[in-house]
Amino acid sequence: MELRFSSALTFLWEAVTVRSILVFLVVFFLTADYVKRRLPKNFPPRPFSLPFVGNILQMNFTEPHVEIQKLVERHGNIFCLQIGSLPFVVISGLQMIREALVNQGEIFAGRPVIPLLFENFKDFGLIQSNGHTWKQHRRFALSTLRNFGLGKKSLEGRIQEEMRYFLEAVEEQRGQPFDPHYHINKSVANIICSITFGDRFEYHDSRFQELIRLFDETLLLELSVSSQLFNAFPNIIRLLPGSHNQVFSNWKKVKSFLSEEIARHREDWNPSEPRDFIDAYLTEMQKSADDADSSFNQENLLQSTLDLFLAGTETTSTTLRWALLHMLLKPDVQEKVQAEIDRVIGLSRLPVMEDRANMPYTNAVIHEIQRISNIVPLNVPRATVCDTTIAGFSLPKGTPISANLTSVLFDKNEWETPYEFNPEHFLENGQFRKREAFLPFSIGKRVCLGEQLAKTELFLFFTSLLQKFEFQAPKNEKLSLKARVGITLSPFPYRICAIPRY
Ligand code: HEM
Repeated sequence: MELRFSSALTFLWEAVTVRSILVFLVVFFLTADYVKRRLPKNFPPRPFSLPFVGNILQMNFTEPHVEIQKLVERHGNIFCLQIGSLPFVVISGLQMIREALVNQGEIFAGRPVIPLLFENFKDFGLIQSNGHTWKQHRRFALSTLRNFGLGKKSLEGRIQEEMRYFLEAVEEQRGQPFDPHYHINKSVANIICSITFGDRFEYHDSRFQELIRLFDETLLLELSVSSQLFNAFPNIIRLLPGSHNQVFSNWKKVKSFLSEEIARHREDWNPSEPRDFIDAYLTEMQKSADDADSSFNQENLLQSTLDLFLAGTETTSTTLRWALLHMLLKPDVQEKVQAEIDRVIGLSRLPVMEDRANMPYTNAVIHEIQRISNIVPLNVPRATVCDTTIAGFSLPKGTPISANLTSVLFDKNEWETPYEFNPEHFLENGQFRKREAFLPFSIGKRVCLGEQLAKTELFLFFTSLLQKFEFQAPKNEKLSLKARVGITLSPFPYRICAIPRY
């Protein structure tokens, strides 16, 4: 009897102990999480968020920008979203975004550490770098792109050269249905190849095809649930299987491809005759070899080259895919663009940039495609580089910021029909009209570095395609304007028929 009593006591003690330890651990972790996620004084308000995960579960991963618009309606133009341990401040509306990115341009010019990006790219290069490295590299890249009489070809010449190959490839489809995705990707990527490597690749080159595939796959995987969880809990998710691991191995392969190209350049580099971006960079490295402050080095060269691909291929190519989709859905708009092309350019020569000034309708259509496609809906994340205040709220140095471009591109106070494709948004008395709320390239110190290049590409590709072909949807195929969420908002795969016009 005594024995039974004592073993019951032991059992009870053990049970209580295990339970107390568990209770202690839960209380400990909840308190630690509460302390970690406690917002600084006078910080923008945060909607109700759960312990550990914050607002992640409230975000709809298939359409985060739509979910954020709903939050803007409820919480106003500035609030905070807890993504795991990162408190992101979301700013919306033209005025607030201008106040932050332009009026306080220097202060909002930082980039935060996003674990998935940091794991792959550290803070090298153009997109993820900060401070001195970013300033040096941005200045260098802008002037190198601007003076692009590098080698013997001008930038426009490089794009026109690519256009000829691209139009040929489209013609080879002989009016039969095809998915334009890879054709567009390859020719847009080839323009970056021409700028960075000095030459284009043949479309059937297997190394080139693999490079394009890697970019395409990785940019979609970067917004997968597993990658987002990695951003929220890097130390735990790193140990688990999931598509974030594929992201790491893909970027490794891309870097090794670029390293080989850089090594090849070093072999026959002639500083007095730079052929491309890599040559110009090698010259810059040599010039600043004795400058202890210089950030021109091998890591930054590799990453800047990768960044030009990363930022310059997917964006333009996605916009062009949206452009063709809208033309299939709006044959009347396509016809009006073609009438303007026939009147201003004719059929006997390729379009040139000078034509744009005489083509207000086509220019308006391209702007409207960019507005409604909203391909970078929440901008590339920014961070404050020192303590500041905005709209009466205090933001400490290093606060991650998301400028909600969607809120401006679809603002009903700025656009007559925000959710309708309407080129009239950019026209006044038949002339092209600039709009302040047209922000697909963002604004401020970190505004898209390739804006001019992108605008040149979009105009030349779009007009050359519509000059030569009439685009029709294949019979009985349904087209959808629903967006696929990756690093950009892109259309779901669709097919087109390109019927030669002459
Ligand atoms: C339709 C095409 C494009 C769109 C919509 C677009 C949009 C953007 C946006 C929204 C940003 C973030 C700006 C910010 O942080 O506020 C950005 C940054 C950037 N873009 Fe583009 N972009 C396009 C094409 C290009 C092209 C062709 C290049 C190639 C040179 C390029 C290079 C860059 C770079 C290097 C950055 C980072 C700039 C920095 O951090 O200082 N982009 N772009």
